[in-house]
Amino acid sequence: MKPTEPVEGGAEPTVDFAPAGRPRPAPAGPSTQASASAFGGSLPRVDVVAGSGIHLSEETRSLLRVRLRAVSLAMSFAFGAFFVRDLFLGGHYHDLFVAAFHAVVVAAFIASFLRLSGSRPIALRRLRTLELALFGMTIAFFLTVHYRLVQLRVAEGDRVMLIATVKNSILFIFAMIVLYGMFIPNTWRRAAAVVTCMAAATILSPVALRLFHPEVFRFAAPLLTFETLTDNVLMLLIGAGVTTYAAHIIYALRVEAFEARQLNQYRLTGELGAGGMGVVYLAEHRLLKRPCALKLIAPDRATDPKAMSRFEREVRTTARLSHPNTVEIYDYGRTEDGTFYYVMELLDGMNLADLVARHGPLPPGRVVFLLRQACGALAEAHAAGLVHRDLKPANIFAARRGNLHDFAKVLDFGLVLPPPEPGLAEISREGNIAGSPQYMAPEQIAGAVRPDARTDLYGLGAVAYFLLCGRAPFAGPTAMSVMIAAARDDVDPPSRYRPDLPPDLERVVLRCLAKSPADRFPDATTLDRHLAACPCAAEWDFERASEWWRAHRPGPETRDPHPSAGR
Ligand SMILES: Nc1ncnc2c1ncn2[C@@H]1O[C@H](COP(=O)(O)OP(=O)(O)OP(=O)(O)O)[C@@H](O)[C@H]1O
Repeated sequence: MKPTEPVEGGAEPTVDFAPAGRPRPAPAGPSTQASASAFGGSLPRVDVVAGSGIHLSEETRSLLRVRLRAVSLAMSFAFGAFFVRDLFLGGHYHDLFVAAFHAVVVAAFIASFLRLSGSRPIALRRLRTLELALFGMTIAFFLTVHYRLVQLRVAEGDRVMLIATVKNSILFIFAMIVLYGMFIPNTWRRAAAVVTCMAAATILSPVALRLFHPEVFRFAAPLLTFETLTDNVLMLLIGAGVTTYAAHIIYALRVEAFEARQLNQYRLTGELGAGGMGVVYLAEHRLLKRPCALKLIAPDRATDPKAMSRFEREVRTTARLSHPNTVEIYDYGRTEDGTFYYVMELLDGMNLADLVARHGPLPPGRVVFLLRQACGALAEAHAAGLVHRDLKPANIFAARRGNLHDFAKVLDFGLVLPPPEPGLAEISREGNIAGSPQYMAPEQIAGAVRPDARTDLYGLGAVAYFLLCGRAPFAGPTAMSVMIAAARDDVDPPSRYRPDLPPDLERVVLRCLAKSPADRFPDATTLDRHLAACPCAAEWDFERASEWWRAHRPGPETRDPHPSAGR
């Protein structure tokens, strides 16, 4: 069946009307499109949740700073000790240039230590530059000393000391390569690039010698046998290789520890979609290996600690709901930086917004079938004193459960931020209104009374309207105009957009959409009874649903479980 009007308002996220002048922060999370193995696609790996607080690069920045500080301190002492020895106790200084270079190296390490000990923040890029400068300078110094000493040994005609000098230099460079790999947090690629440069500079130094000092090269030539050359080259290359591998292991462990700290025992493996409150990820419990959906509340939605603790309470209450048509909450918690998340069962299927967006308005019997199941979920929640407050097509899933299709699952129970306060209803202290305007009951919009079970029945009526007509009951160019229309205007009868709509079902829908809660059904069970009494209720069941899904389920290669996600 095709929509008689363009489909609109289906996947409207919960909106946050910030007061004028206060820009609405961008939703958290990477913008990658959803995909999930449960739906047949290949998964992007989500290493770190953007927007969930400290990012890995942020952690790398502080770690690098600490490590560079430690390296600077250690090197200040090491180079300082050699400097004092050579200057005052009779060491290797044979020319002023090396002495001056040595002094510069010591001074640079001391300056670097002092700068890194300060409290001023330093960007990661600057730290990386400093890292390369310090290690580059050290290697350059070693090579300079090596070069001068080789010249000296040649002048003295001392081949034994020449061999010792070369071995000494190689040992120093080898130590620098290992020090770099162990101390500097790096990906293996970056570690490989830097240590290869260090090794290559040393390996290629005989070439430079041959080009610029052929007489020195001639003197050393008898020593440059295949064996001595391969000894030195292999030693440096093996050092570089082992260091790269060690850097890789250290990095992998760091990432794992970071992820574990971020989301405790959950590993994020893909993104399912983003809504007004945050991002829903495909996740896996590290030990149980059970796939699940993890919703991370956007930090900008969770700044009020009072609202958050009430929200947490509601998640706890929701977790106790056991109706099969309510999405099961497995767990909840906070990331290391305090960002709230909860974990729920992973649903296979499509939310109703996507279903209509993709396949057009639904047959009346199917609408009744889905709504009746939602009524069951609502009845249990209402009896427990929970009001959903944000019923909309995107929050009801037509899921597959075992071999049952069109198994309705109600999502996000009572999880609207901020929750109601007497006299404030859905309007927060900062002047924000939380909710989805096209599905908000007039009393929610007015904020005059505390939403109750009948508020949810209005929401369910608005969802029914959307499922039947492919459009929400009230439309408008802005969210505010939609809310004004919902509070003030009479709704167009759905039969205007859906002429074949059975009148009894239309009456039920319009009664749900009554402006005054008193004119609606008193509770979800009564609504369910009225829906069951519609003759079209007999036109859809699980068997029909299975046939429909078999015919309409896209192939794995084209499957996109949430076409509205990321819209
Ligand atoms: N348990 C789940 N299993 C599979 N997909 C889910 C699950 N929960 C949510 N999704 C999907 O993730 C996407 C984002 O969900 P979310 O609830 O954040 O969006 P929303 O309902 O549009 O926004 P809001 O936060 O405003 O209610 C949607 O496409 C939704 O269908």
